[in-house]
Order: sequence, then structure tokens, then C-alpha cells
Amino acid sequence: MAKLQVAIDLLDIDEAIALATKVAPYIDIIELGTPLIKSEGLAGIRKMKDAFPDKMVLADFKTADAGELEANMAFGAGADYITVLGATGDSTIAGAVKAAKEHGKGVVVDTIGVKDRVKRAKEAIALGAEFVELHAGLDEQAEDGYSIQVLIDEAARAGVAVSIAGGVNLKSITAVKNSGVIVAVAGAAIYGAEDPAKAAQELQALAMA
Ligand SMILES: O=C([C@H](O)CO)[C@H](O)[C@H](O)COP(=O)(O)O
Repeated sequence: MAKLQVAIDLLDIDEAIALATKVAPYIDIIELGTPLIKSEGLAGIRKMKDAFPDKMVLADFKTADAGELEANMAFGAGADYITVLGATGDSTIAGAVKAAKEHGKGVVVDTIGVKDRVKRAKEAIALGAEFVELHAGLDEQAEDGYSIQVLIDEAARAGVAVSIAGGVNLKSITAVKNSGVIVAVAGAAIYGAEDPAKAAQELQALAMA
């Protein structure tokens, strides 16, 4: 069984909240995607958490430096999780983990751009990350030959708590779940669906099967 995280890559917080309102019954974690955070800032995080106080809210900061400072910003605005880039230095991850412990929150390390995602996942967990996102970003997904199977294979041999992001949809979610992830992240498959609530409900049913 895997939890379901919706990655909201919209640019307007009111549209994001309207989407989250439709899908919240089927979702465990609401992610404000990096473009949404760049568009709306910390105020957007506050607004989302105020609208969904009982949901876990993930701020996809993709922090690359000043880990403790940025994590304090995200948690202070109401986020339950912040993402930090796995490609950055250990001290940045450790700084964010320090802030997370002080706030009783969590750090998710995002392996976007990392060559050996499994090795880095193990290192990130040792540094105190709650889980690690095996992630192919929107640009990597658009490259010729991309297949989510790479991430599924990595999750199956990771041996630490991981999520998968990058092409999770109704076709792939069963294999994603069976790989042993603790969280499946779906963006376009939900926010781009004609009926986002139905899409989220179907994804959740398969993630929990
Ligand atoms: O994290 C993401 C990306 O870096 C832009 O913020 C996406 O939300 C994530 O890759 C989800 O992807 P899809 O489910 O394929 O939309």
C-alpha cells in the first residue's frame, strides 16, 4: 500500500486550492509544486495549509543551499514537508533536517538530476531525511526514450523509504506501488484530468490495493 501525493504544478493558489478541494478526499499529501511556490511564495503555503489543516502539505522548494534557513521558512509558513535537492551537499540536507526536527516536520530529498539515485537515497536517509523522492522531472520526462520503469526498478532495490515522481498515472501506479514505495506522486495525471476527483479516486484505489 502506498500513500498518494498530488503534485500541483499550477501557478495560481486559488486554482490550486480549488483543485485540492476536489481531490482532497483521495489524497494523503498536497504538494505545492516548485512553479506554484515561485509564483505565490510563502503566502501560498499558508493559504493552502489554512484551507487543509488536516492534510500533510509539502512545499516543493527543491532547496539547493541554506538548508536550515529555507526549511525554517517553509515550516514557519505551515508546510509539513520540504524538498531538498539530493544533488546538493550533505550539509544542506543536514541543515534542513535540523530545522525539521525543531518543528516536528520532515525533509524529503529529491533526486532530480542525480546520477546514482539509489546510492544518494541511502545517504539522504542516513542524514535524517524522512523519505527520498526518486524523481524524473518534467524536462527529463519529455526526453526521448524516458520510461518510469527506471524509477520503479530503482525503488525495488533501494531498501530505504522512497517515493516515485515522474509519470505516475493510471497505467503505471500499480507497478509503482508494487515496487515498495511509501508514496506515489501524481501531478499531470490529476491536475490535467478532465475529472480530477475521479482520477484521484481511481489512483488512490490502485495505490491502496
Ligand atoms: O516535481 C515536479 C516537477 O519538478 C515540477 O515541479 C512534478 O510535479 C513531478 O515531476 C510530477 O510529475 P507528473 O506526475 O509527471 O506531472
